[in-house]
Amino acid sequence: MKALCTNFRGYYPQLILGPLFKLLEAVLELMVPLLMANIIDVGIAGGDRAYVLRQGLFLLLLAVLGVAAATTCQYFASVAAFGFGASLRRQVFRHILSLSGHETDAIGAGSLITHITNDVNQVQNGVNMFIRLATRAPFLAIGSIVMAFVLNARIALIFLISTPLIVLVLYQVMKRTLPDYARIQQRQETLGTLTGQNLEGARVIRAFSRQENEKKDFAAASDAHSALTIQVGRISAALNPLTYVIANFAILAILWYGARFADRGLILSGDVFAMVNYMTQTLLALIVLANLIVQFTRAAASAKRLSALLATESSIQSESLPRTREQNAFLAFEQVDFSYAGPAGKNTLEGVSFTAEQGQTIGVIGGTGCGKTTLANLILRFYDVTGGRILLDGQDLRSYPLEVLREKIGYVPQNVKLFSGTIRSNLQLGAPQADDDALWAALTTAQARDFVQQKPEGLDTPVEEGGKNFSGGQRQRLTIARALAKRPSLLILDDSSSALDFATDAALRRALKQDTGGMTVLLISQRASAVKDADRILVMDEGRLVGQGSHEELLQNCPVYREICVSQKLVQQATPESEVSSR
Ligand SMILES: Nc1ncnc2c1ncn2[C@@H]1O[C@H](COP(=O)(O)OP(=O)(O)OP(=O)(O)O)[C@@H](O)[C@H]1O
Repeated sequence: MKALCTNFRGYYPQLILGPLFKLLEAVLELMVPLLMANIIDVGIAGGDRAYVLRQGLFLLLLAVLGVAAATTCQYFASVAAFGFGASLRRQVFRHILSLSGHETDAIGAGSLITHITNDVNQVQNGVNMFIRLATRAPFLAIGSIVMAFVLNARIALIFLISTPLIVLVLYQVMKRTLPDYARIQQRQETLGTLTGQNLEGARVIRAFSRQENEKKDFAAASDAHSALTIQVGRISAALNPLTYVIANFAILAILWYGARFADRGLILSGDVFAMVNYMTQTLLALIVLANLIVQFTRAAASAKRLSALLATESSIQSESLPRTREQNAFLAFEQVDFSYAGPAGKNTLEGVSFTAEQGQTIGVIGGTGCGKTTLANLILRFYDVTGGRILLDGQDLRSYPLEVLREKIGYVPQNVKLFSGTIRSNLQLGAPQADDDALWAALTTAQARDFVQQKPEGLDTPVEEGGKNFSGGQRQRLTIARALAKRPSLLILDDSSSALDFATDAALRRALKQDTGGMTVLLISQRASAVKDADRILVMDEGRLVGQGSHEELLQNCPVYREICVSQKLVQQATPESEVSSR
């Protein structure tokens, strides 16, 4: 909670002044029944028009002051709540970005989105409500009872019976509904995740004619959500009639005893009127208080979830090992083991060792799910190795400041991601200083120059969300250009030419070889034709390195590689001795 509270910084005056203005409004409200009583008892009973007029004007003044106080409070509440909310949202966003793959995998993207939207909104509303109502509602409820006692202690005893009864009803309703609010929130989260998945995969769903199934799944989740909401609504709906019945019986009792006491001259009729007003005020204040508790309970649940998220530390810490420099290859994997579930889980990579010298192109090939992308994930320290170590430039990855490490690496992920903005803003993502010449050079190497040149706005061509206004191949080439623009020492291309035709793919590989100079390139692919020209090829199979060497060497001595080449018709089915390469 402490982490959340830091976001109140800068809003302390509003947090104090807001409730004070609301209290002022409540005091003014408590005065109204008294003034009305005076108008009835003195002005109307005595036929004193001037008195009625004066008191009427005074009531008007109270109303104006009340509105001014309420508006001022509302202003302070909005400034503090929305300021707090914006600051909290930024804090949560920064924190999510700092988490490693382990944590984001465990929490899940849908849940993270709910945290930053729904949970932050709930807490923000809680703060708003707190400033506006947390002092006013109890003050009005207690103040009304006190005022009733001031007017007539015997009749005020009715308040002591009716108020606990109203509180009991509110308590029973809340006891039944509060746990359901948490479940409604969870079901809302499920709906959000389903909606997100459907929107993201809309084309796949259509292509596989899965609309009906998806509709059914969504309808089931939506029905479950609305059934629970209706159930809660039904119970809550009992709140008003029940509490009003109690309050109305109390008003009947006030009028009954008030009339009898007034006949005996023990109370003035205006005071009876005031007591009826105080009863109504007590009831309304208690209902507001009940709603407030519901709101606070939801805000507290959200605050707890946000606190837990903010307390989650990234398992990847910058410079977690002391820096030592060793004479070594530019990139070295030494007996690397890795498991997505942590050291206790089943290994995804096992005993992987290889080296890459500066300027070399290393191909990585293997069947789907054999751990190729995992290699890239480890080099970028999205995850840490669970055994062995990885060295870059003679230094264990864990001894680098994370920004320095990632500065050295240009990464082209398997799932192409472009951001809304322009081509220029996308290319400058890792190289904000890169000028137009550097950007065009990167586009040229990435085989993207032609289609960008054809756009009337060139580098300033808008990129829509996710790059959806570009084809798959164009997006892939822009992502490669983005990685090249930062002129990294190590370029990782993860299946980055899968959407390119063979001619463009070949041109891209030629250009990469010519233009990247001293850059080390890790070329991950499932296509043997994409890696066969690499200086060295690593062959992966079920998390293990089952071969490394040149295309020819591997054809001779690595059955897995040969099988891949044969299956892709790069070589004919043959024994190693009689093999004929297509080159
Ligand atoms: N975030 C993750 N959490 C748990 N398991 C994962 C995660 N990412 C990948 N895996 C598992 O690790 C194994 C290796 O996955 P990886 O993505 O490295 O394979 P790959 O060789 O790149 O496959 P492809 O060529 O299909 O992209 C797979 O069995 C996969 O299910």
